[in-house]
Amino acid sequence: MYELKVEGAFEAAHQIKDYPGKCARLHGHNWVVQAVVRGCELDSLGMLIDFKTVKALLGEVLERFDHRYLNELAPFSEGVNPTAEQLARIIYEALAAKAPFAETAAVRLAAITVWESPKSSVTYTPE
Ligand SMILES: Nc1nc2c(c(=O)[nH]1)N=C([C@H](O)[C@H](O)COP(=O)(O)OP(=O)(O)OP(=O)(O)O)CN2
Ligand SMILES: [Zn+2]
Repeated sequence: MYELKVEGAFEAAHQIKDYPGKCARLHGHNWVVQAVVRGCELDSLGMLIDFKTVKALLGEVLERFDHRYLNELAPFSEGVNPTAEQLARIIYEALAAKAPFAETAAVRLAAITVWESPKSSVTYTPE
């Protein structure tokens, strides 16, 4: 089994509605996102999947969040709080829907980790 990890990032503002503290106020983070990909078979180049491919796909997913006020974007505009947990799941689902993850079980998106700060992160893995 090979496990490949790629990181992306975006900058965005948010507020956690009903949070009992300062995070209820508008503030921003430099979000860092890590995708973990697993599989057993290597291609003719000896790669599970090219880092560049995963980086580009992750970049496409993160683009919609970059330099945005997250609470204005769906599904956060519909009452879902833009927590690191919700972001990790939403990013996972968007990336997993892209080829090659959607097309074959040989290269599997295993997890997405979202860091709000260097010391605070959430990892989503589908059960
Ligand atoms: N489980 C979660 N807890 C919190 C989340 C979250 O998404 N999931 N989010 C927040 C706020 O967004 C907050 O901005 C981050 O809080 P915190 O890590 O405390 O960040 P600070 O840099 O402000 O840390 P201090 O130690 O207070 O300086 C809160 N919790
Ligand atoms: Zn925050």
